[in-house]
Amino acid sequence: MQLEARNVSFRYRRKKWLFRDINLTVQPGEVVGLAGPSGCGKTTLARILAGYEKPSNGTVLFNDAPLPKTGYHPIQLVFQHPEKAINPKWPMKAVLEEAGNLDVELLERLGIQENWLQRWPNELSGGELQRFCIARALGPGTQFLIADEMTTMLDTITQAQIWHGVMDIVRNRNIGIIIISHDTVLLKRLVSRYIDFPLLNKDKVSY
Ligand SMILES: Nc1ncnc2c1ncn2[C@@H]1O[C@H](COP(=O)(O)OP(=O)(O)OP(=O)(O)O)[C@@H](O)[C@H]1O
Repeated sequence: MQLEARNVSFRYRRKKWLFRDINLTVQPGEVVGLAGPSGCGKTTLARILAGYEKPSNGTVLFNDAPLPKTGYHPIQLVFQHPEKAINPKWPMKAVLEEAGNLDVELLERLGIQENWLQRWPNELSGGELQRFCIARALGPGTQFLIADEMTTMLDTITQAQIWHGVMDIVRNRNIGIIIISHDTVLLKRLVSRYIDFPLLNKDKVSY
């Protein structure tokens, strides 16, 4: 059930190569940290791994096969701005129902209060909304989670609460996670393997 980027290269239209021949394998249950300067391509790689973007060259393999094109996507991405990820016209319960994910235990672990389910997105704080994005991304079919600056906009207490819940869930379900962050303290605390993105791009070795 591993996730693998094999010789993945990417360039935006008519621009120079953002990265070339990236080789990265993440195993189930592994906690990988990915860091690097702003603009080096971390988010782009995250989008490619989650199937939102096609690599210009190379392939992304899940369990040795191409990423599924239909059905529930086993690689889920949560990014920095929850307000951009949630339809403002849907109450929170509908947001979770659409993802087929109203697991009460999961909601509890993420600190989602039952009465929040009846609210609209604009009636929740950024941290509360982000908890829903994470819950939505952790449906039963999720095998890998990519957290792209997932808690960057939150205060330290909320960050700690969210990470405590998320790490508990991924550990229990043997979900592999890639954490993209500029926060080296956070990464040191959470990850079992740390990757410096510019080296990943430059060294042409497999990680
Ligand atoms: N849709 C797009 N079209 C053209 N260029 C883009 C597009 N999206 C991003 N870029 C450019 O690609 C480069 C990599 O962007 P990306 O968001 O992947 O970097 P990043 O490492 O995640 O940065 P940050 O740490 O600031 O989030 C940047 O120079 C950015 O301006």
